[in-house]
Amino acid sequence: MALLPIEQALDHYRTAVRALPTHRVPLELALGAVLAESPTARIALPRFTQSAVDGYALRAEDGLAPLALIGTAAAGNPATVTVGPGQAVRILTGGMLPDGANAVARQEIVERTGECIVLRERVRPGEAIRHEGEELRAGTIIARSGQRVTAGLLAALAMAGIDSLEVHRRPRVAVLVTGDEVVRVGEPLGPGQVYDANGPLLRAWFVEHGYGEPVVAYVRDDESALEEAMSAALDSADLVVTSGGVSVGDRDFIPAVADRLGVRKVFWKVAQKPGKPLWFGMRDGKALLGMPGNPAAVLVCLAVHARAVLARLEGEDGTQPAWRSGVLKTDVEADSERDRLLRMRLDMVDGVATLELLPRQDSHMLSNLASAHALVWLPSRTTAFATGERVAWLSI
Ligand SMILES: Nc1nc2c(c(=O)[nH]1)N[C@H]1C(S)=C(S)[C@@H](COP(=O)(O)OP(=O)(O)OC[C@H]3O[C@@H](n4cnc5c(N)ncnc54)[C@H](O)[C@@H]3O)O[C@H]1N2
Ligand code: MOO
Repeated sequence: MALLPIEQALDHYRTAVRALPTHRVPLELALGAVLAESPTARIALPRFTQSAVDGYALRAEDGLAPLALIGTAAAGNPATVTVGPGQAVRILTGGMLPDGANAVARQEIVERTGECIVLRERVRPGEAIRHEGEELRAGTIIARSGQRVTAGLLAALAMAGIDSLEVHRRPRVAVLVTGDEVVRVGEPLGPGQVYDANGPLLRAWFVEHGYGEPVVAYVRDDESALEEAMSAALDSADLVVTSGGVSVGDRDFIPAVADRLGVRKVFWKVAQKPGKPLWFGMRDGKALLGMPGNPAAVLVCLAVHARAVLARLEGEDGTQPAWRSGVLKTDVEADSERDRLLRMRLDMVDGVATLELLPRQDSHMLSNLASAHALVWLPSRTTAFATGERVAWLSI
């Protein structure tokens, strides 16, 4: 069977996967979710004209003449006086500019004697003042539908008085780890058995990317046990990820069981190394990614494929490019049939992201992840990639 190019797999996610319904949540619960509205500022920012420094509010035209202090304006405690000719008000950063004043002299240029001040240098009208509405008017769109809410955006929305947001529901994720040989770490290993890497990898990846704890189940290489577990997973989750049993071996039951449960196959087998046997299907808006058992294949399928499916489920607009650009530090062998996805070390050299191939790249190996920062995408071709060549990478 012909292998599907990665780009076409990504196209399939765009056409097959629909965004989950939206709901309104309090601002603080929106972190990591994708906006389903374009929120607008409820208030102008700054909301009032204020001082940018600790100093004295005055009339710039008074120049270097002695000024009488007639009050204090601190942040949150406005002065109740009006500044007239020959007068000034002590003002602190963020304090509301009192009526009559048109500039602030920072305290470093002021000589103060009791309740009288003299400026050592003149100030311009408007100096050290933050004007009402200079950043945003009330009603300005702050962020767009389809954007993900980050910590910084959340704070910007709070500043503008937005206390709730319409966002897409976060996807619920279920993980099925298959294989008779798989034993959870800490338990004794029998002959031919291996410690489970994929359960910890999948769980930690979803938690690390803000999806919370997935439901994780372990399934024997038994068709009816798998059918029961997959059916329960499809009932409870929006995205089901399986590991193992998706190749052509006698116990590779994932495609057949998914088919029996009514999951519509969209594709099977991608031109990528590792991760070739990846299986993808949909049932009633729910996505199933059948990932191979080899742990490095799972890592690649998470970084490239699960990420793309999740972005679609969450209604992300795709304007944030996931892939970045860098240059290779060494020559790297190409593969003539499959795109290579390689774990590399990333260093900034003279402002350029420089990518160094790490050893131990096989799909059953993970130990180089202690030094890997980037997953580098090398398209299939017959000639090797040369030092200095520009390539695309994702952070991992
Ligand atoms: N005749 C062919 N054989 C294979 C092909 C092929 O095209 N023709 N493809 C190979 C490729 S590429 C891959 S990748 C694997 C994928 O096989 P499966 O998805 O069926 O995975 P398993 O056979 O169940 O396991 C593969 C490998 O990974 C180990 N494993 C499984 N689960 C875990 C786990 N949770 N933690 C750690 N390690 C795990 C398992 O023991 C196997 O060594 O198929 C090739 N074969
Ligand atoms: O596609 Mo497999 O993950 O190369 O070994």
